[in-house]
Amino acid sequence: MTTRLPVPRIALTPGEPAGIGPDLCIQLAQQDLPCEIIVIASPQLLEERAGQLGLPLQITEFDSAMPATAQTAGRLTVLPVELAEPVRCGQLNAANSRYVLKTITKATKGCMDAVFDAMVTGPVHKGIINDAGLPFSGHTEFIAGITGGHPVMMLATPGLRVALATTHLPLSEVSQAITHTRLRTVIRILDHELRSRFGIAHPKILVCGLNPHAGENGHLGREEIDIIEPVLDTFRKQGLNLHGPLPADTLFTEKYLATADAVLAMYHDQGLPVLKHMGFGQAVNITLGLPIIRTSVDHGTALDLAGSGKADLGSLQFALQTALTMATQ
Ligand SMILES: NC(=O)C1=CN([C@@H]2O[C@H](COP(=O)(O)OP(=O)(O)OC[C@H]3O[C@@H](n4cnc5c(N)ncnc54)[C@H](O)[C@@H]3O)[C@@H](O)[C@H]2O)C=CC1
Ligand SMILES: NCC(=O)COP(=O)(O)O
Repeated sequence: MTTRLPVPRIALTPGEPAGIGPDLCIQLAQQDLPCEIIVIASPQLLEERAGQLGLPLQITEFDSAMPATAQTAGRLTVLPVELAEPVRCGQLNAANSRYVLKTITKATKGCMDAVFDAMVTGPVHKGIINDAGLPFSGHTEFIAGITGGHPVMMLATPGLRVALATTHLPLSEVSQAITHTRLRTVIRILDHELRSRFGIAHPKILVCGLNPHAGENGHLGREEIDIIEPVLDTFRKQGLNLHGPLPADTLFTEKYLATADAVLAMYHDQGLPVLKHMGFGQAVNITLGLPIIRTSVDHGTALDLAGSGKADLGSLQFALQTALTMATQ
């Protein structure tokens, strides 16, 4: 006799209601999937957007007492959250910012309470949330504020994983933020999760310097000598397979990347442009260091495409697949 495994239940937040997040959820709902998707959003918003896109959508309200059933094409299970004001495609409205944070909070708490096996997030507009007077720098930090843990942002596309030592910081604050403590924490989490979540027995991690040419022996900055090198040395003595600090411009070449399992970049725009150049639309953003599974798309709100039917589903599909793999391994 065979026992059927339970169907994974994945929470999906569409993010900014005026962006392409709702479109992507509706496009995703046109497929049969091997998991249950619970979209946490306004049902009215989803119905209106489905109408604009000319796609069929039958909504059922989420009931956590019911067993999870696999997603079937044209249907969507929704955990309702009410918008403050009606949405116009492409037009940001700070009145709906609390709604956005509420959807992410519900997904996060649902994962903490084991109602959901993982959460996948659509893109939010950080600026409009701040315009509403709400402190927010990104899902990564916001979710960790609820769950605890030190979040480590890692984006992955076939052939490249890039993790970040710092996340959403003005460039002028990055140097100050590269401390022994932070680097130790980030490297420990990255190494541990490459092993535990991605099945890599002895991950080889390439670590970028902060400065041009990794500081050119101290002539172009001292963070490599004073901070990065000592932290790497300590971990190497413990057996971690760390290389660097390497100049970021040479590290991101085939010779170095061919045998690497991940790159640790010091800041957002040191690592992510390379990854997006290589795999935009086929990449996933994974938050390591949390007690829950959270993945996300590699793109932003694309306000210019909301309601047009031109949004590419690739990254959301990859984010969902990654969350499923992580939840079922
Ligand atoms: N996961 C998240 O919540 C993320 C949110 N953002 C936010 O998005 C907002 C806008 O950021 P931008 O830099 O303009 O980046 P963006 O990714 O929204 O747009 C950049 C370009 O890519 C296109 N594009 C994006 N996603 C697409 C898709 N799925 N299919 C086809 N074309 C697509 C857009 O039309 C635009 O031309 C910002 O407020 C930023 O904070 C940015 C990245 C990730
Ligand atoms: N560039 C990635 C990004 O900004 C996504 O951030 P988050 O909202 O996932 O923290």
